[in-house]
Amino acid sequence: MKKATVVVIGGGQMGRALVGGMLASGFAAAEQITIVDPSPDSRQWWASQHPTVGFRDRLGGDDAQADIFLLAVKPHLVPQVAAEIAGLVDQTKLVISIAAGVSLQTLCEHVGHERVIRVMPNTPSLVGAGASAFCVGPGATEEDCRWIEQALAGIGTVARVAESQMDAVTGLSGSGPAYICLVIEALADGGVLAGLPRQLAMTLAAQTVMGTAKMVMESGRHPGELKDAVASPGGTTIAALKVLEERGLRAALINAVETSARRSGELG
Ligand SMILES: NC(=O)C1=CN([C@@H]2O[C@H](COP(=O)(O)OP(=O)(O)OC[C@H]3O[C@@H](n4cnc5c(N)ncnc54)[C@H](O)[C@@H]3O)[C@@H](O)[C@H]2O)C=CC1
Ligand SMILES: O=C(O)[C@@H]1CCC=N1
Repeated sequence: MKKATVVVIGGGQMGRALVGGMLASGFAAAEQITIVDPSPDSRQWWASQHPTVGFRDRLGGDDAQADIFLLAVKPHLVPQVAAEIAGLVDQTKLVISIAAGVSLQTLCEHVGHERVIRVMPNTPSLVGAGASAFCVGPGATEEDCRWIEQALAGIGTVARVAESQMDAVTGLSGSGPAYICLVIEALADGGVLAGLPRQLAMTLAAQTVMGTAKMVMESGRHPGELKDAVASPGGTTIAALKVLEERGLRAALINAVETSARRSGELG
């Protein structure tokens, strides 16, 4: 289904990251994609950034020809949008949702069939460095699974998981870019406090986060071991690590992931 046509319903932050990533990776061409979004701001963004991608204010008869419907609206809008799709097409169409917390069962109920897939992507998909997980409904075919796996593999890492793990994925990698941006911003603030110009501080902070993540992934070594390699006896790093332990950074991050995961369950 590599050349499948896709209607993306909701062209906001995540719709932009996913479609932008799929176009940049070459997985999809602009003419395979139509965005449906009632927002004038959204229309303007798509016209300026991806003028060759189709754009409509609302679902219409032409969209019934599409092979795949990808729901990228807020979770509370999923029932309404899924019902609109159900009124337009039959079971030959694959329906994919990226909405946090919305279960496969809820999707099936509103779309009227079981050929559905639930995905939790994240915003770094836009730059080909996403982390996504997906689970599939009982009516999804092997070809559907291959399509979503290839689409997501082109924009980062992808894992197929049990639906019971989707809230945890949301708490970790779905929400995670926000935690890391907060860390980068705070590290840069620390650099400014210590006397660096803002732009240099931001570059050093972001590169340090990216380089460390790359080292963890490519070396296969435990992060604790890599941390130990930075901390010289009696040196600067161990003094700073003591502050982070005293202020509870580990517990704060663990609680953040757990709280986001719980909230994902509530949204459903
Ligand atoms: N932002 C993120 O990092 C992530 C978001 N998600 C999920 O993606 C979904 C979308 O989130 P965002 O992109 O952040 O929200 P957003 O608010 O940026 O985008 C939603 C878009 O839907 C449009 N919209 C509203 N009603 C519509 C309708 N009836 N038909 C078509 N479009 C409509 C809005 O105009 C807006 O452009 C949510 O369900 C969220 O849980 C999942 C993973 C990460
Ligand atoms: O904040 C949210 O609800 C969405 C889901 C994961 C990331 N953003």
